[in-house]
Amino acid sequence: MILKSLSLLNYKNFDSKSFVFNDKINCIVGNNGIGKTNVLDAIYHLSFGKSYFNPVATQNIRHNEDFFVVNGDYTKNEKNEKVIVSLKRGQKKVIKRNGKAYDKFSEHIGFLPLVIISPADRDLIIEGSTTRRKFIDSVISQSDQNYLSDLIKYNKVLAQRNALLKYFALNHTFNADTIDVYNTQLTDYGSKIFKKRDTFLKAFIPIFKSRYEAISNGNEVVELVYDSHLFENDLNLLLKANINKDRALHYTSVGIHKDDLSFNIENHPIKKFGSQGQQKSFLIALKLAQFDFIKAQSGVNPILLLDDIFDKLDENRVGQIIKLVDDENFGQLFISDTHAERTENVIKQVHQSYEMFKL
Ligand SMILES: Nc1ncnc2c1ncn2[C@@H]1O[C@H](COP(=O)(O)OP(=O)(O)OP(=O)(O)O)[C@@H](O)[C@H]1O
Repeated sequence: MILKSLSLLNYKNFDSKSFVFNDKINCIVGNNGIGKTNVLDAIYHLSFGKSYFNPVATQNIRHNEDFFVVNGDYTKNEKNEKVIVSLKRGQKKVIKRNGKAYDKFSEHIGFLPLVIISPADRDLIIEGSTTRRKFIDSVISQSDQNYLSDLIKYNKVLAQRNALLKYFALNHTFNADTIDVYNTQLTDYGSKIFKKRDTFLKAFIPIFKSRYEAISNGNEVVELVYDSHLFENDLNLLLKANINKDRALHYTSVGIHKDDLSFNIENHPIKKFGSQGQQKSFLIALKLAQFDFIKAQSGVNPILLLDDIFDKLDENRVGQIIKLVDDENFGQLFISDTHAERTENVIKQVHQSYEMFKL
C-alpha cells in the first residue's frame, strides 16, 4: 500500500499544501514548529479519522478558518483509493472513500494500516493504564473489526452501569436485577475481549522481545506482562463479588477496562529504572512489533511514520533501526527530523530510494 499524494487545506498550520510522495522513503525536514509532525498527523488522520496528537477535533482546523480537508491518494492491491477526511466547525466529521461517506468510522479502521512512532509514545510508559489499553486495542482493531465493535458495546454498557450506580447512590435505592442485566452483558463482551487480548499478547510478546534484542544488540532483558483480573476469575462472579465496593465508588471497579501492561527492564519497571534511550528503544520495539503483527494479520505493509526518532538514541541504535527498515519487509516510510543533514546521512546508508521535503 502506497500513499501517492497528500493535499491539505486549512489543516493546522497549513493553509494549502500538497505533496507527491516517494514509494519508499520520505523525509520531512525543517525547523521546530514548521509543521513536520502535522504532515505525519494528517497521514494518520487518513487511516484513523482522527489526530494522534490532539483529541479535540476542531483544534486541527487552522486558526480563524472554518473547516479542514485532508485528501490522500493511495494505491492498495493495485487499485487506486481516494480517502478524504474533512471537518467543518459545528458539523460532524466526514470520512469518504472513493467519494462515498462512511456511516460508521469504525468500518474504515484497518483499511489503511499504519504505525506511528513518535515522542508522544512516552505516554505509554509514564501515563496511566488507559494509554496502554488503547495501544493494545488499536493494534487488535486494525485487523479485527469484531473486536472493535465488542469494545464499543462493552464501553456503552459500562457507562450505563456506572450511571445506574450513581443513580442508586443519589436516590438511596438499589435493584439487583437491573445490575445483573448489565453484569451479563459486560461478561459477554468482556470475556471475548479478554480472550482476544490474551491471544494477541501471547503472539505479540515474542515478536516485541526479538525487536528489542535487535535494537539493543541483545544486551538487555525486557519483559512485557499482561495484567488482568480475568486470568483467575470469571467476570460475572467478580462483578457480583465487588458490588458493595462499586456502590460505594459509584463506578465499576472490575473488568477489562482495568487491564494493564507491565513494562520491565532487567526485572524492574522501565518507567523508574530505564534510561531515556532504553525507554525510547522499548517504545520503538513495541511499535515495530505492532508493525510486524499488523502486517502478518492483514498481509499489507502498514505505512510507517517515524516522528523525530533519532533524538536521544546513540549511533549504534540508530544504525540498528535503519538496518531494520532497509529491508523489503518494510513498505512506505515517512520520517520527520529537524536536522536535514543528519537525516540525509542516515538515509543514504539505506539501499532504497528516498525523497527529502524541506518545509
Ligand atoms: N489549529 C492550528 N492552526 C494553526 N496553527 C496550528 C494549529 N495547530 C498547530 N499549529 C501550529 O503548528 C506548529 C507545530 O507544528 P508541528 O508540531 O508539526 O511542528 P514540527 O515541525 O514537528 O516541530 P518540532 O520540530 O518542534 O517537533 C506550531 O507552530 C503550532 O502553532
